[in-house]
Amino acid sequence: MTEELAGWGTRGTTGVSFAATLEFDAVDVRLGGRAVLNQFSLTMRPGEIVCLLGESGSGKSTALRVAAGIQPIHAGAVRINGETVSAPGITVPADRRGVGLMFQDFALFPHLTVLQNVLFGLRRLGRDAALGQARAALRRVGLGDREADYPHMLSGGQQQRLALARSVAPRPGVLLLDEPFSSLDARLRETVREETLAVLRETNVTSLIVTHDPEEAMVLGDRVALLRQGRIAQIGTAAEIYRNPVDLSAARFFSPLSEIECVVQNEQVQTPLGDVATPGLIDGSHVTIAIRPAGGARIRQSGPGTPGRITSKRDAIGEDICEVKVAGLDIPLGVRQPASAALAVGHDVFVTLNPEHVLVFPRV
Ligand SMILES: Nc1ncnc2c1ncn2[C@@H]1O[C@H](COP(=O)(O)OP(=O)(O)OP(=O)(O)O)[C@@H](O)[C@H]1O
Repeated sequence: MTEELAGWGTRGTTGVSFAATLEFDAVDVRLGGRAVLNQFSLTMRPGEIVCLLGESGSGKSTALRVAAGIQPIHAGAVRINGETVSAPGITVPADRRGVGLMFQDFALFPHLTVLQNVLFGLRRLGRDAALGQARAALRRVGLGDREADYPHMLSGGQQQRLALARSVAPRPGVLLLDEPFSSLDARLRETVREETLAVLRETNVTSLIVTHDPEEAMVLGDRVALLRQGRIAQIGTAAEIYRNPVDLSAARFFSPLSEIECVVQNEQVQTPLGDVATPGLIDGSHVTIAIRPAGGARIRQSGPGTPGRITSKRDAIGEDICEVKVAGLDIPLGVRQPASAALAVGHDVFVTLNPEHVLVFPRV
């Protein structure tokens, strides 16, 4: 079956007919004597977008380089559409895997025009087909009238869009994106992110995106994979891993937390902010209660609630970011809620917890 999508041309024109499956099967990579990927496993469905999230050094870029065929592996296998492309001693080169790459610095060729940059990836097509496909891709990203310009004549956002057009024009089965928005300023990043997501959806390419920004991962990914020391600590939809982080350090990755150490009694703990249920935990267990600034607690001018005092307040477009001193808490509680002119530093307030956004972790 062939398909025409919004002027992108027919799939299969560079040898890859459909969005591919990408599978890492217990992959080990050792570099400089240490395990950078350690039994790393991940299976992506055709057309799925997965964001790899993790601390610096957790192995995100290495996983991408493995998928690209740039980094050999020491154990396990990588399969694309069921075909082994990496195994110990075997590394099918990048240009024979049907994968596209997009890097944070965009890696545009400065001496080639906008059009020539896109044509570069379409060398295997006939001249007319390549031109048609390159121009369709440029039109799709809003650069149809810039084809004769050189990359340095484009803004940062336009360069990103050119890099995107170049990487999707050959219709790869898998697209690998390494921090694709990190060189853009915050204002531009959100718009470009939305545009990129629309293009990825339209082309239905299986996309693995590396980022260290949790919000970005949650906005973009069908699933988010949290990488820790070379293996996946948790994978799920954004909602799943935000609501049920596997442990305290996974929870800390998604937002700052106010943490209270407690001991369970009668399936609950007593905190200075009120009781919190701890179903299933036995009496005497030590737990950490973690309260997220956004949604975990609410402050109001009047009761009910635990009395506290606002010790700092910052305005973030439409939101107040407050710190509230509460008797019995060593560190002020962080609260982020819709802006209210009625709340100011020094005001006495009342704090209530929202159990849905309060997390309970057994201490290990
Ligand atoms: N060629 C190499 N030789 C030795 N160690 C390496 C080599 N390449 C990477 N590493 C190490 O492997 C670990 C993982 O690197 P990788 O670039 O995959 O991490 P990352 O999660 O992408 O980090 P960042 O977010 O900082 O880019 C790091 O500790 C890094 O120092």
